[in-house]
Amino acid sequence: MKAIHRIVDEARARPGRVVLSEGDDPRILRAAERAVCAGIAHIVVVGDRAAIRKCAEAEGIDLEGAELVDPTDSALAAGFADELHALRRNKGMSLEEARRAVLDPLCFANLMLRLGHVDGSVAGAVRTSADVVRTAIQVVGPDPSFKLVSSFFLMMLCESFHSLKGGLIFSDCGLVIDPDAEALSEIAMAAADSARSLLMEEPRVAMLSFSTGGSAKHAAVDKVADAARRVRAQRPDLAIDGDVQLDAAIVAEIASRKIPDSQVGGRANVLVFPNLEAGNIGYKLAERVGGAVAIGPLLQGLAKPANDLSRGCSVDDVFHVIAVTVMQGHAAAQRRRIAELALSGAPAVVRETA
Ligand SMILES: CC(C)(COP(=O)(O)OP(=O)(O)OC[C@H]1O[C@@H](n2cnc3c(N)ncnc32)[C@H](O)[C@@H]1OP(=O)(O)O)[C@@H](O)C(=O)NCCC(=O)NCCS
Ligand SMILES: CC(=O)OP(=O)(O)O
Repeated sequence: MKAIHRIVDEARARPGRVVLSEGDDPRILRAAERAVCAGIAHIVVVGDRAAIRKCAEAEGIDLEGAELVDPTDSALAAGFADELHALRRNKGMSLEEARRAVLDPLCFANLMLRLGHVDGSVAGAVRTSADVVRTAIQVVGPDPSFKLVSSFFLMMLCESFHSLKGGLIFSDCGLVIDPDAEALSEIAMAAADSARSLLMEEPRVAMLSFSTGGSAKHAAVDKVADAARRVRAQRPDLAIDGDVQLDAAIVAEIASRKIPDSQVGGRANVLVFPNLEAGNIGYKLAERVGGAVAIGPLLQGLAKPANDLSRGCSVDDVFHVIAVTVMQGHAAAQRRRIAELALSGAPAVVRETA
Protein backbone atom coordinates (compact mmCIF):
# COMPACT_ATOMS: atom_id res chain seq x y z
CA MET A 1 0.00 0.00 0.00
CA LYS A 2 1.23 3.51 -0.78
CA ALA A 3 2.72 5.20 2.31
CA ILE A 4 0.32 8.13 1.94
CA HIS A 5 -2.76 5.86 1.84
CA ARG A 6 -1.57 4.16 5.02
CA ILE A 7 -1.05 7.59 6.65
CA VAL A 8 -4.58 8.70 5.63
CA ASP A 9 -6.02 5.43 7.02
CA GLU A 10 -4.12 5.89 10.29
CA ALA A 11 -5.34 9.49 10.58
CA ARG A 12 -8.91 8.27 10.02
CA ALA A 13 -8.48 5.72 12.81
CA ARG A 14 -7.10 8.38 15.19
CA PRO A 15 -8.19 11.84 13.96
CA GLY A 16 -6.54 14.96 15.35
CA ARG A 17 -7.39 18.65 15.45
CA VAL A 18 -5.77 20.69 12.66
CA VAL A 19 -5.93 24.44 12.14
CA LEU A 20 -5.77 26.04 8.68
CA SER A 21 -5.10 29.77 8.49
CA GLU A 22 -5.65 30.53 4.78
CA GLY A 23 -9.42 30.17 4.60
CA ASP A 24 -9.78 32.60 1.71
CA ASP A 25 -7.99 30.17 -0.62
CA PRO A 26 -10.34 27.68 -2.31
CA ARG A 27 -7.71 24.88 -2.26
CA ILE A 28 -7.54 25.13 1.53
CA LEU A 29 -11.33 25.10 1.95
CA ARG A 30 -11.77 22.22 -0.50
CA ALA A 31 -9.13 20.21 1.42
CA ALA A 32 -10.85 21.14 4.71
CA GLU A 33 -14.16 19.82 3.35
CA ARG A 34 -12.44 16.60 2.23
CA ALA A 35 -10.65 16.14 5.57
CA VAL A 36 -13.94 16.52 7.48
CA CYS A 37 -15.73 14.21 5.07
CA ALA A 38 -12.97 11.57 5.28
CA GLY A 39 -12.98 11.85 9.08
CA ILE A 40 -9.21 12.38 9.34
CA ALA A 41 -9.34 15.58 11.39
CA HIS A 42 -11.42 18.08 13.26
CA ILE A 43 -10.71 21.16 11.15
CA VAL A 44 -10.50 24.71 12.46
CA VAL A 45 -10.30 27.46 9.83
CA VAL A 46 -8.92 30.75 11.14
CA GLY A 47 -9.45 34.02 9.32
CA ASP A 48 -11.94 36.68 8.31
CA ARG A 49 -15.25 34.81 8.76
CA ALA A 50 -17.03 36.76 6.01
CA ALA A 51 -14.19 36.15 3.52
CA ILE A 52 -14.11 32.43 4.36
CA ARG A 53 -17.89 32.10 3.88
CA LYS A 54 -17.76 34.11 0.63
CA CYS A 55 -15.00 31.90 -0.76
CA ALA A 56 -16.84 28.71 0.29
CA GLU A 57 -20.07 29.94 -1.28
CA ALA A 58 -18.42 30.97 -4.54
CA GLU A 59 -16.77 27.55 -4.85
CA GLY A 60 -19.74 25.50 -3.63
CA ILE A 61 -17.75 24.18 -0.68
CA ASP A 62 -19.64 22.78 2.30
CA LEU A 63 -17.95 23.84 5.53
CA GLU A 64 -20.48 22.11 7.76
CA GLY A 65 -18.46 20.26 10.37
CA ALA A 66 -15.49 22.63 10.25
CA GLU A 67 -15.05 25.24 12.98
CA LEU A 68 -14.53 28.86 11.90
CA VAL A 69 -12.60 31.19 14.18
CA ASP A 70 -12.14 34.89 13.43
CA PRO A 71 -9.29 36.43 15.46
CA THR A 72 -11.01 39.84 15.39
CA ASP A 73 -13.93 38.62 17.54
CA SER A 74 -12.42 35.58 19.25
CA ALA A 75 -12.49 35.45 23.03
CA LEU A 76 -9.06 33.79 22.82
CA ALA A 77 -7.33 36.83 21.29
CA ALA A 78 -6.55 38.74 24.51
CA GLY A 79 -4.92 35.71 26.20
CA PHE A 80 -3.03 34.92 23.01
CA ALA A 81 -1.64 38.48 22.91
CA ASP A 82 -0.39 38.08 26.50
CA GLU A 83 1.24 34.75 25.60
CA LEU A 84 2.91 36.19 22.49
CA HIS A 85 4.09 39.20 24.43
CA ALA A 86 5.62 36.97 27.10
CA LEU A 87 7.34 34.94 24.36
CA ARG A 88 8.71 37.85 22.35
CA ARG A 89 9.14 40.59 24.99
CA ASN A 90 12.87 39.92 25.20
CA LYS A 91 13.07 40.43 21.42
CA GLY A 92 11.54 43.90 21.83
CA MET A 93 7.84 43.15 21.16
CA SER A 94 5.45 45.44 23.05
CA LEU A 95 2.01 44.31 24.27
CA GLU A 96 0.41 46.60 21.69
CA GLU A 97 2.45 44.93 18.92
CA ALA A 98 1.47 41.50 20.25
CA ARG A 99 -2.23 42.50 20.19
CA ARG A 100 -1.87 43.50 16.53
CA ALA A 101 0.19 40.41 15.65
CA VAL A 102 -2.41 37.92 16.93
CA LEU A 103 -4.94 39.32 14.45
CA ASP A 104 -2.81 37.72 11.72
CA PRO A 105 -4.49 34.32 11.16
CA LEU A 106 -1.10 32.59 10.75
CA CYS A 107 0.10 33.85 14.14
CA PHE A 108 -3.28 33.15 15.78
CA ALA A 109 -3.30 29.58 14.39
CA ASN A 110 0.18 28.88 15.73
CA LEU A 111 -0.85 30.22 19.15
CA MET A 112 -3.83 27.85 19.08
CA LEU A 113 -1.32 25.06 18.51
CA ARG A 114 1.10 26.25 21.17
CA LEU A 115 -1.65 26.48 23.77
CA GLY A 116 -3.19 23.09 22.99
CA HIS A 117 -6.42 24.14 21.25
CA VAL A 118 -5.34 22.05 18.23
CA ASP A 119 -2.73 19.34 17.54
CA GLY A 120 -1.23 20.74 14.34
CA SER A 121 -1.30 23.60 11.86
CA VAL A 122 -0.97 23.86 8.08
CA ALA A 123 -0.31 27.02 6.01
CA GLY A 124 1.74 28.13 3.03
CA ALA A 125 -0.69 27.92 0.10
CA VAL A 126 -0.70 31.71 0.14
CA ARG A 127 1.98 32.85 2.57
CA THR A 128 5.66 32.31 1.76
CA SER A 129 7.60 29.48 3.38
CA ALA A 130 9.79 32.04 5.14
CA ASP A 131 6.68 33.55 6.84
CA VAL A 132 5.21 30.17 7.76
CA VAL A 133 8.47 28.77 9.11
CA ARG A 134 9.51 31.90 11.00
CA THR A 135 6.12 32.05 12.74
CA ALA A 136 6.30 28.33 13.62
CA ILE A 137 9.81 28.64 15.05
CA GLN A 138 8.94 31.74 17.06
CA VAL A 139 5.49 30.72 18.33
CA VAL A 140 5.51 26.90 18.51
CA GLY A 141 9.26 26.62 19.13
CA PRO A 142 11.75 23.78 18.76
CA ASP A 143 11.39 20.42 20.46
CA PRO A 144 13.94 20.21 23.29
CA SER A 145 15.40 17.02 21.77
CA PHE A 146 16.37 18.74 18.49
CA LYS A 147 18.93 21.52 17.96
CA LEU A 148 17.64 22.65 14.60
CA VAL A 149 14.28 22.98 12.89
CA SER A 150 14.44 21.76 9.29
CA SER A 151 12.06 20.41 6.69
CA PHE A 152 11.47 17.43 4.46
CA PHE A 153 9.22 16.30 1.66
CA LEU A 154 7.52 12.94 1.52
CA MET A 155 7.96 12.12 -2.17
CA MET A 156 5.69 9.45 -3.62
CA LEU A 157 6.76 7.65 -6.78
CA CYS A 158 3.79 5.66 -7.96
CA GLU A 159 3.57 6.01 -11.75
CA SER A 160 4.04 2.99 -14.00
CA PHE A 161 7.10 4.66 -15.56
CA HIS A 162 8.86 5.08 -12.18
CA SER A 163 11.61 2.49 -11.97
CA LEU A 164 12.00 3.38 -8.29
CA LYS A 165 8.63 3.03 -6.52
CA GLY A 166 7.24 3.99 -3.12
CA GLY A 167 7.99 6.76 -0.63
CA LEU A 168 11.23 8.70 -0.28
CA ILE A 169 12.21 11.44 2.15
CA PHE A 170 13.93 14.50 0.60
CA SER A 171 15.55 16.93 3.07
CA ASP A 172 16.05 19.85 3.46
CA CYS A 173 14.21 21.35 0.49
CA GLY A 174 12.45 24.20 2.25
CA LEU A 175 14.11 25.75 5.25
CA VAL A 176 17.83 25.73 6.15
CA ILE A 177 19.51 27.73 3.41
CA ASP A 178 23.21 26.99 3.80
CA PRO A 179 23.81 24.40 6.51
CA ASP A 180 27.34 23.79 7.82
CA ALA A 181 28.50 20.22 8.46
CA GLU A 182 26.95 20.10 11.92
CA ALA A 183 23.58 21.46 10.73
CA LEU A 184 23.65 19.04 7.79
CA SER A 185 24.22 16.12 10.17
CA GLU A 186 21.24 17.32 12.26
CA ILE A 187 19.09 17.47 9.13
CA ALA A 188 20.15 13.92 8.19
CA MET A 189 19.32 12.48 11.62
CA ALA A 190 15.96 14.25 11.78
CA ALA A 191 15.14 13.07 8.24
CA ALA A 192 16.05 9.50 9.21
CA ASP A 193 13.62 9.73 12.16
CA SER A 194 10.94 11.13 9.83
CA ALA A 195 11.48 8.18 7.47
CA ARG A 196 11.13 5.71 10.31
CA SER A 197 7.87 7.22 11.54
CA LEU A 198 6.20 8.03 8.21
CA LEU A 199 7.54 5.42 5.78
CA MET A 200 7.69 2.81 8.56
CA GLU A 201 10.95 1.60 7.04
CA GLU A 202 14.48 1.48 8.38
CA PRO A 203 16.14 4.65 7.07
CA ARG A 204 18.92 4.32 4.48
CA VAL A 205 20.49 7.75 4.21
CA ALA A 206 22.36 9.26 1.24
CA MET A 207 24.27 12.48 1.89
CA LEU A 208 24.16 13.85 -1.64
CA SER A 209 27.01 15.61 -3.39
CA PHE A 210 28.56 15.93 -6.84
CA SER A 211 31.19 13.47 -5.58
CA THR A 212 31.12 9.84 -4.46
CA GLY A 213 33.59 8.79 -1.77
CA GLY A 214 35.88 11.74 -2.44
CA SER A 215 35.92 11.37 -6.24
CA ALA A 216 35.89 15.19 -6.46
CA LYS A 217 37.95 17.54 -4.31
CA HIS A 218 36.25 20.68 -3.03
CA ALA A 219 35.26 22.28 0.26
CA ALA A 220 31.60 21.55 -0.61
CA VAL A 221 32.41 17.82 -0.79
CA ASP A 222 34.40 17.97 2.48
CA LYS A 223 31.34 19.49 4.18
CA VAL A 224 29.10 16.60 3.14
CA ALA A 225 31.69 13.96 4.10
CA ASP A 226 32.17 15.69 7.47
CA ALA A 227 28.40 15.72 8.07
CA ALA A 228 28.21 11.98 7.26
CA ARG A 229 31.07 11.28 9.74
CA ARG A 230 29.17 13.20 12.44
CA VAL A 231 26.03 11.15 11.82
CA ARG A 232 28.01 7.88 11.98
CA ALA A 233 29.56 8.97 15.28
CA GLN A 234 26.17 9.79 16.83
CA ARG A 235 24.04 7.10 15.18
CA PRO A 236 26.33 4.13 14.46
CA ASP A 237 23.23 2.00 13.83
CA LEU A 238 22.14 4.11 10.84
CA ALA A 239 22.90 2.99 7.27
CA ILE A 240 24.46 6.02 5.60
CA ASP A 241 26.57 6.81 2.52
CA GLY A 242 28.23 10.16 1.95
CA ASP A 243 29.51 11.94 0.09
CA VAL A 244 27.52 10.21 -2.63
CA GLN A 245 26.09 11.21 -6.02
CA LEU A 246 22.41 10.70 -6.70
CA ASP A 247 22.93 7.82 -9.15
CA ALA A 248 25.02 5.85 -6.66
CA ALA A 249 22.42 6.62 -3.98
CA ILE A 250 19.43 5.14 -5.80
CA VAL A 251 20.76 2.73 -8.44
CA ALA A 252 22.20 -0.47 -6.96
CA GLU A 253 24.29 -1.31 -9.97
CA ILE A 254 25.97 2.12 -9.97
CA ALA A 255 26.49 1.98 -6.21
CA SER A 256 28.29 -1.35 -6.53
CA ARG A 257 30.63 0.19 -9.11
CA LYS A 258 31.24 3.50 -7.32
CA ILE A 259 31.14 2.45 -3.64
CA PRO A 260 31.82 -1.26 -3.16
CA ASP A 261 31.69 -0.92 0.66
CA SER A 262 28.35 1.00 0.60
CA GLN A 263 26.01 0.66 3.60
CA VAL A 264 23.07 1.77 1.49
CA GLY A 265 23.77 -0.23 -1.67
CA GLY A 266 21.98 2.14 -4.02
CA ARG A 267 18.71 1.73 -2.09
CA ALA A 268 18.53 5.07 -0.29
CA ASN A 269 15.10 6.09 1.03
CA VAL A 270 16.36 9.33 2.63
CA LEU A 271 18.05 11.84 0.31
CA VAL A 272 19.83 14.65 2.16
CA PHE A 273 20.73 17.59 -0.06
CA PRO A 274 23.86 19.67 0.62
CA ASN A 275 22.00 22.98 0.70
CA LEU A 276 18.61 24.56 0.01
CA GLU A 277 19.45 25.43 -3.61
CA ALA A 278 20.03 21.77 -4.43
CA GLY A 279 17.12 20.58 -2.27
CA ASN A 280 14.46 22.98 -3.49
CA ILE A 281 15.43 22.59 -7.15
CA GLY A 282 15.76 18.81 -6.71
CA TYR A 283 12.30 18.26 -5.26
CA LYS A 284 10.62 20.51 -7.85
CA LEU A 285 12.41 18.62 -10.66
CA ALA A 286 11.27 15.27 -9.24
CA GLU A 287 7.72 16.64 -8.94
CA ARG A 288 7.33 18.64 -12.14
CA VAL A 289 9.51 16.63 -14.53
CA GLY A 290 9.66 13.29 -12.78
CA GLY A 291 5.96 12.96 -11.94
CA ALA A 292 6.49 12.39 -8.20
CA VAL A 293 3.86 13.55 -5.72
CA ALA A 294 5.53 15.98 -3.29
CA ILE A 295 3.95 16.22 0.15
CA GLY A 296 5.32 19.09 2.21
CA PRO A 297 7.46 20.89 3.14
CA LEU A 298 6.84 19.13 6.45
CA LEU A 299 8.76 20.56 9.38
CA GLN A 300 10.89 18.43 11.68
CA GLY A 301 12.36 19.45 15.01
CA LEU A 302 9.39 21.54 16.24
CA ALA A 303 7.71 20.86 19.58
CA LYS A 304 4.40 20.36 17.74
CA PRO A 305 3.63 19.97 14.03
CA ALA A 306 3.26 23.22 12.10
CA ASN A 307 3.57 22.37 8.44
CA ASP A 308 4.16 24.37 5.32
CA LEU A 309 2.85 24.03 1.75
CA SER A 310 4.16 25.16 -1.58
CA ARG A 311 2.18 28.05 -3.04
CA GLY A 312 1.82 25.81 -6.09
CA CYS A 313 0.02 23.14 -4.04
CA SER A 314 -3.10 21.26 -5.13
CA VAL A 315 -6.13 20.26 -3.03
CA ASP A 316 -4.66 16.74 -2.83
CA ASP A 317 -1.38 18.14 -1.48
CA VAL A 318 -3.19 20.07 1.28
CA PHE A 319 -5.31 17.03 2.19
CA HIS A 320 -2.21 14.84 2.41
CA VAL A 321 -0.32 17.38 4.53
CA ILE A 322 -3.32 17.48 6.92
CA ALA A 323 -3.13 13.67 7.25
CA VAL A 324 0.63 13.75 7.93
CA THR A 325 0.10 16.56 10.45
CA VAL A 326 -2.38 14.39 12.37
CA MET A 327 0.22 11.60 12.56
CA GLN A 328 2.99 14.00 13.62
CA GLY A 329 0.62 15.36 16.30
CA HIS A 330 0.33 11.87 17.82
CA ALA A 331 4.13 11.44 17.71
CA ALA A 332 4.65 14.84 19.38
CA ALA A 333 2.13 13.98 22.12
CA GLN A 334 4.01 10.71 22.69
CA ARG A 335 7.35 12.57 22.99
CA ARG A 336 5.78 14.93 25.55
CA ARG A 337 4.40 12.02 27.60
CA ILE A 338 7.80 10.30 27.62
CA ALA A 339 9.54 13.55 28.63
CA GLU A 340 7.01 14.09 31.45
CA LEU A 341 7.49 10.52 32.69
CA ALA A 342 11.26 10.96 32.56
CA LEU A 343 10.94 14.15 34.62
CA SER A 344 8.69 12.38 37.12
CA GLY A 345 11.38 9.70 37.58
CA ALA A 346 9.16 6.84 36.37
CA PRO A 347 11.10 3.62 35.69
CA ALA A 348 12.50 3.23 32.15
CA VAL A 349 10.27 0.25 31.34
CA VAL A 350 7.14 2.35 32.00
CA ARG A 351 8.54 5.14 29.85
CA GLU A 352 9.15 2.82 26.91
CA THR A 353 5.57 1.62 26.90
CA ALA A 354 4.14 5.15 27.31
C1 LIG B 1 13.43 29.92 8.19
C2 LIG B 1 13.91 31.31 7.94
C3 LIG B 1 12.72 32.15 7.55
C4 LIG B 1 14.50 31.87 9.19
O1 LIG B 1 15.21 32.97 8.77
P1 LIG B 1 15.21 34.41 9.45
O2 LIG B 1 13.89 35.00 9.62
O3 LIG B 1 16.21 35.16 8.68
O4 LIG B 1 15.66 33.94 10.78
P2 LIG B 1 16.53 34.65 11.77
O5 LIG B 1 17.93 34.21 11.49
O6 LIG B 1 16.24 36.12 11.83
O7 LIG B 1 15.92 33.95 13.02
C5 LIG B 1 14.60 34.10 13.40
C6 LIG B 1 14.40 33.21 14.58
O8 LIG B 1 14.32 31.84 14.17
C7 LIG B 1 15.38 31.08 14.75
N1 LIG B 1 15.79 30.18 13.72
C8 LIG B 1 16.07 30.48 12.44
N2 LIG B 1 16.31 29.34 11.75
C9 LIG B 1 16.15 28.32 12.64
C10 LIG B 1 16.24 26.90 12.54
N3 LIG B 1 16.52 26.31 11.38
N4 LIG B 1 16.03 26.15 13.63
C11 LIG B 1 15.74 26.72 14.82
N5 LIG B 1 15.62 28.06 14.98
C12 LIG B 1 15.84 28.85 13.90
C13 LIG B 1 16.42 32.08 15.14
O9 LIG B 1 17.17 31.57 16.24
C14 LIG B 1 15.57 33.27 15.53
O10 LIG B 1 15.00 33.11 16.78
P3 LIG B 1 14.56 34.42 17.61
O11 LIG B 1 13.69 35.26 16.74
O12 LIG B 1 13.83 33.84 18.77
O13 LIG B 1 15.86 35.08 17.92
C15 LIG B 1 15.03 31.31 6.85
O14 LIG B 1 15.90 30.27 7.15
C16 LIG B 1 14.50 31.19 5.47
O15 LIG B 1 14.07 32.16 4.87
N6 LIG B 1 14.60 29.97 4.92
C17 LIG B 1 14.19 29.73 3.55
C18 LIG B 1 12.70 29.62 3.42
C19 LIG B 1 12.39 29.61 1.99
O16 LIG B 1 12.28 30.64 1.35
N7 LIG B 1 12.27 28.39 1.44
C20 LIG B 1 12.09 28.21 0.03
C21 LIG B 1 10.72 27.75 -0.33
S1 LIG B 1 10.23 26.34 0.58
C1 LIG C 1 8.54 24.65 -0.75
C2 LIG C 1 8.48 25.73 -1.72
O1 LIG C 1 9.30 25.81 -2.63
O2 LIG C 1 7.49 26.61 -1.50
P1 LIG C 1 7.02 27.77 -2.53
O3 LIG C 1 6.82 27.06 -3.84
O4 LIG C 1 5.78 28.31 -1.92
O5 LIG C 1 8.13 28.79 -2.59
